[in-house]
Amino acid sequence: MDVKMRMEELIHQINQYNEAYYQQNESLISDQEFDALLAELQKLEEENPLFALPDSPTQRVGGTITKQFKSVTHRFPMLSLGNTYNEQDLRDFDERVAKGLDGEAYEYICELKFDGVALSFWYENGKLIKGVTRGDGTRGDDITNNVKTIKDLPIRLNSSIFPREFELRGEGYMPLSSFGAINDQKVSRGEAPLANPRNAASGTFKMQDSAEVARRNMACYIYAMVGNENPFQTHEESLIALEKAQFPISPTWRKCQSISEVLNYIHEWQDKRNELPLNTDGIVIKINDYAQQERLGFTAKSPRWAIAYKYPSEIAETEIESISYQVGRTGNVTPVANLKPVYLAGTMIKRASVHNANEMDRLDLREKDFVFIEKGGEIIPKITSVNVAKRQGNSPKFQFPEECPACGTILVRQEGEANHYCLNDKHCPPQIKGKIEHFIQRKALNIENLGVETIDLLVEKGIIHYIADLYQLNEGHFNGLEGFQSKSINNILQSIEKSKSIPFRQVLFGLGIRHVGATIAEKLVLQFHSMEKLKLASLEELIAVPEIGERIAQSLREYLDDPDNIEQIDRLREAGVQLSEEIQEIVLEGEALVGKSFVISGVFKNFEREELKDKIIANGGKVVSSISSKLDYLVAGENMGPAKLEKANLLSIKIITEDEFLALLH
Ligand SMILES: NC(=O)c1ccc[n+]([C@@H]2O[C@H](COP(=O)([O-])OP(=O)(O)OC[C@H]3O[C@@H](n4cnc5c(N)ncnc54)[C@H](O)[C@@H]3O)[C@@H](O)[C@H]2O)c1
Ligand SMILES: [Zn+2]
Repeated sequence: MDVKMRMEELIHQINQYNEAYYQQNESLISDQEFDALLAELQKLEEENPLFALPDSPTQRVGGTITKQFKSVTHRFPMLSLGNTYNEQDLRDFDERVAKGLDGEAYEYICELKFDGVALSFWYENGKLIKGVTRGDGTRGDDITNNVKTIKDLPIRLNSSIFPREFELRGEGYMPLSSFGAINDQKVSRGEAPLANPRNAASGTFKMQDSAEVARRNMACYIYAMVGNENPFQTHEESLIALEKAQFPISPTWRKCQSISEVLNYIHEWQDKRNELPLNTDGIVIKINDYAQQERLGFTAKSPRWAIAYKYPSEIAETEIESISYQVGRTGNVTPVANLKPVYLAGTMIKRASVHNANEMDRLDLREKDFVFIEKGGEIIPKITSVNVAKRQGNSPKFQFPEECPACGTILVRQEGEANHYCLNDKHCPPQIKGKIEHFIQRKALNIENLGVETIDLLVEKGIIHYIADLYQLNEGHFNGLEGFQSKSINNILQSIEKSKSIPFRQVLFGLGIRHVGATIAEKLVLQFHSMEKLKLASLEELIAVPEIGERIAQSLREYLDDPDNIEQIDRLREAGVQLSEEIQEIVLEGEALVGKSFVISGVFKNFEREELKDKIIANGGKVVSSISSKLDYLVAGENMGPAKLEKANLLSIKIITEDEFLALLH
């Protein structure tokens, strides 16, 4: 795959995970997998700065503000932390620090990395006046009322050493005891349990009802003080003073004189951290001296004077009860192990994915085996190995079925493929449903208001079968179906109508042709522009398209040579769905701005902000959202924010007017 495409794909994936994580409080993959994707993107951007997008997830904090709360602009941005899972990176970090400080002596403070949500606490005249979430790092949600339910957090200070105005940063969390109690209650009421304490904390702090937040016994640990008149010289001094003033400071921190002392700390806490009253996912290493912190500075997203080390994911052992086989949209059959429930990293696990027959063979899974499972995603973990020592005698091996568990068709495994497939794609119920679900998703035809249950129902009743059937739906089809008011029917029909203007590339992706993902669909449209031309493309012509290999080309040809598929495509055309589109690759207007980065602020005479952005990109430049020492230019319009101006001046960034910007182009 070409680098640019891989970068786009990564950005797309990461954005989706971020959205689920920060907006829905849901983890679709493990943090470790997520961090690996982000690290890959970061590396590619460093190697290919021309392709690096201004709003890349490597350049900004992942969260957002919500509409439910008043938003507050942070006086000091709330950043993220660089992280790593390996010790060598810590040694490299240490070397960078040593270099950055020109051989001056330095100390570290190690703390545990508490797994909750970042909060900012504003104090004025000895009183807590605000509690704010991190949000997008620049602005957060004002959740003062919820923050005030934290019992350990002093609302009034009786100490005179703190300045009139200051801010504390800390982690709000749900103690494991509250998490357990809430879940016991939920389960006994037949409700779904909360997935894990982190996501629960993030959801709870954003509740509208503070009384409910109070019932959940939330807690916090303070881990930093910020402000213009910080009376302390070091982080250590601030921790000691805050503790004296009754702030909740975890007693687990330690001062370390060298990176090897840091590594000792990491090893010591590896297991011991499981005895703490909250989840932790690693440790944070910070330079102790504030003046040195300042000299090391920040990147767009995180401080250069701190780094997080994250412990690799946790493992649990349990017994297999059975294996179920699930049929996917393309007919692929996936084995899923049903497990004796076990607690793993704060979640009760009942099922684990085994991926495919190869994986079953590799694990040599036998009935009643004890297996080790690891958190892949928060949703479904994976089996990593079998505890062979516990195997009894010669228990029978699990056999991959020969027939489709849904429709009974003999399964096929093509050469070079790991998966078994049910080829009865037109009549196997899970495939029919899966194809329609794929077609309506946001990245495809974006048909809102039509949920999975509705599709299941419509398919089961024989009302729809092919995707094109959606465009024949009318109110009458819902007659006699339970739970549909005319308003909801109307909404469904309207979003189906709206999908007729979705561009062809999304339609092509929505058809669900095997191996044709969103990016490949776009490449195809770029080359062929319409379904008519695509239909005429030979295998060789398809393979000639960048990124399209033999496997994809063959799968396309197979799909397009099937008269049934062509009939459905014709029906889509008749319904008015887009089957052609003119798109062109971005062509640079000029190269005057190559390698230069810009922040845009304020209002402009000649441009809308978006136009200015486009202009910069069209001339090879990069637009970033926040000011760092690496920034080349701040383009200042009317009414630009004073905070930005101040920061740019502080970092001696070149500030240019709109006219000066235009002059750069020539
Ligand atoms: N699984 C997913 O789908 C998914 C999606 C998005 C993000 N994530 C995870 O979220 C994290 C990214 O979020 P992030 O930007 O908040 O970075 P981060 O959580 O790795 O690090 C920054 C945060 O650490 C917290 N922290 C805890 N203890 C601290 C201490 N002692 N000192 C200072 N800070 C401390 C603070 O809240 C701070 O905001 C990554 O670890 C990533 O794995 C996962
Ligand atoms: Zn089948």
